[in-house]
Amino acid sequence: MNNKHKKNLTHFGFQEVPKNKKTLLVSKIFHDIASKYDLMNDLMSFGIHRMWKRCMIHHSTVYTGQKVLDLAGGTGDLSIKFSRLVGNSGIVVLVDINDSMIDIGQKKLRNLGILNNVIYVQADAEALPFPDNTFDCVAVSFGLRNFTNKEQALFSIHRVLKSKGKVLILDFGVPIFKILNTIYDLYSFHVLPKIGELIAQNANSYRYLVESIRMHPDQETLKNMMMQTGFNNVKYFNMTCGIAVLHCAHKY
Ligand SMILES: C[S@@+](CC[C@H](N)C(=O)[O-])C[C@H]1O[C@@H](n2cnc3c(N)ncnc32)[C@H](O)[C@@H]1O
Repeated sequence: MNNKHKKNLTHFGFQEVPKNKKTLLVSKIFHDIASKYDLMNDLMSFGIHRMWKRCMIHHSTVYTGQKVLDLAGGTGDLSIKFSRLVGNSGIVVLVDINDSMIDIGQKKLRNLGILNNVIYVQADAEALPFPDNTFDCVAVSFGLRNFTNKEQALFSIHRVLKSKGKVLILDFGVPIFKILNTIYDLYSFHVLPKIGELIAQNANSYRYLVESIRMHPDQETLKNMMMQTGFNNVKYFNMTCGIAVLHCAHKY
């Protein structure tokens, strides 16, 4: 395969696909699993994703009156929590590329009585439709690994953050103990697709999710990518022995 052709490819799980097809393929995955997404999250992580998200919210230090972007916000778990923190004088913008995920999120928030301070925008993280310096905080939970061009998305986040604003990225990492890696691999490649088949009648989508975790940059690589984008004070916190990682940084 020549270099020019290789340059136009990116990974979609363990497959290589043309860069201009990945966003559509990812979108299809989330259309297919949207209705079971919340249930599957609880089952697959034994509910631990809730603790990881709580920890992310704690690190955000978001307060009343602020503007927050919940990027790749999906079914709105973070938006629920941010809406309570920013209150009626603040605003949360949930952005996702996938309308099925947004619909489910919007219904969930409405059922909780959250009507006034969350807005929903269907857009691509790599080309955010907001002016420069708009948000006090941008949070991305379990979204970054699905983006086609992560560097582009990081630049886009940097652009829309206000000066002194904070970015938080929660995603899967590389477990810090080798033995844990082996157990985690067995669980991910053999058990998760079976749960996906049983509950969501969709083993392939869950196979993609597992593969995309393995293709995601490790803790240090993502930290370097964020520094290269121009973020300052980049730190990360391993959670559950590095199965999940929270990266935090500022724009100065
Ligand atoms: C694993 S879900 C995470 C949802 C939510 N943030 C959470 O933590 O539960 C990933 C989300 O990223 C969205 N997504 C994927 N690629 C995107 C892109 N390029 N721009 C915006 N959202 C994207 C998907 O539609 C999906 O809703």
